[in-house]
Amino acid sequence: MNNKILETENVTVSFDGFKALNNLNFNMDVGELRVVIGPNGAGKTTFLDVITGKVKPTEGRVLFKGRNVKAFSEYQIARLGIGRKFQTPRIYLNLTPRENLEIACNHNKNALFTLFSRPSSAEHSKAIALLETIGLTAKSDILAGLLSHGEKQRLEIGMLVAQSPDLLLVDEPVAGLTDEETENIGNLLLALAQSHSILVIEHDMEFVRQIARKVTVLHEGSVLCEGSIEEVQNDPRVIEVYLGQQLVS
Ligand SMILES: Nc1ncnc2c1ncn2[C@@H]1O[C@H](COP(=O)(O)OP(=O)(O)OP(=O)(O)O)[C@@H](O)[C@H]1O
Repeated sequence: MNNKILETENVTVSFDGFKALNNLNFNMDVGELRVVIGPNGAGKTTFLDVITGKVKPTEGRVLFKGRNVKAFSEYQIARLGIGRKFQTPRIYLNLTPRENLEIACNHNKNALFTLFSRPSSAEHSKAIALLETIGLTAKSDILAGLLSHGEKQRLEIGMLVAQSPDLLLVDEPVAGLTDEETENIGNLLLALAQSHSILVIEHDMEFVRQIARKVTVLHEGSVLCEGSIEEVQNDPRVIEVYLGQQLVS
């Protein structure tokens, strides 16, 4: 049986001849929490784009749960079970955290329908449980626009989880956050990792140390190396590509 949630086989993405991804081979197991790092321009965002179908590979294949996603649109891939958290939170600022989560729980209907109908008791209970998970119970009924940046990030992660994805893609969740909020996000991802497969792109090495089990280093669109945080930090190839950048602290 295939226990891989995600595989890329020789994936190349060319933009006018420039290879943002170059023969990329990557895989992660069901239930794994993986962190992908790499210097600026390494191809990290393009990597997420190719997994979600926003960008199609020029060559190679992306397999989700063993299935080639080539023929699927971005929307269809999301419905297959891939949820993506972008760097900037995408939440409804004029609704409360609870309403945001109820809308996300109710992803078969649109936001307007959800607003003008009462949530089912299952949706309501799920939203209440998620508020607890993301640590926003005390703020469940204030406007989401009044939340701090870190709280908004946690809310959006909760909204992703509400859609029950099999794989969560999380792009730089702690950029611009305080140390305390960074730690909160780390603890949240560690808690979610007990029941989800999660791929995190991150620059903040303190945060990577907090959450990482296995780290993949991307460089020039390919995997440079993989291993524990200690292994990759001590790898001379990693030190070389990061020279002049802030990996080793
Ligand atoms: N649509 C595009 N057209 C042309 N070049 C692109 C396009 N998208 C990305 N690139 C190039 O591909 C390379 C990889 O970009 P990507 O954004 O994936 O890197 P990254 O690792 O996410 O970088 P950063 O850490 O700076 O966000 C970069 O050199 C970028 O300029």
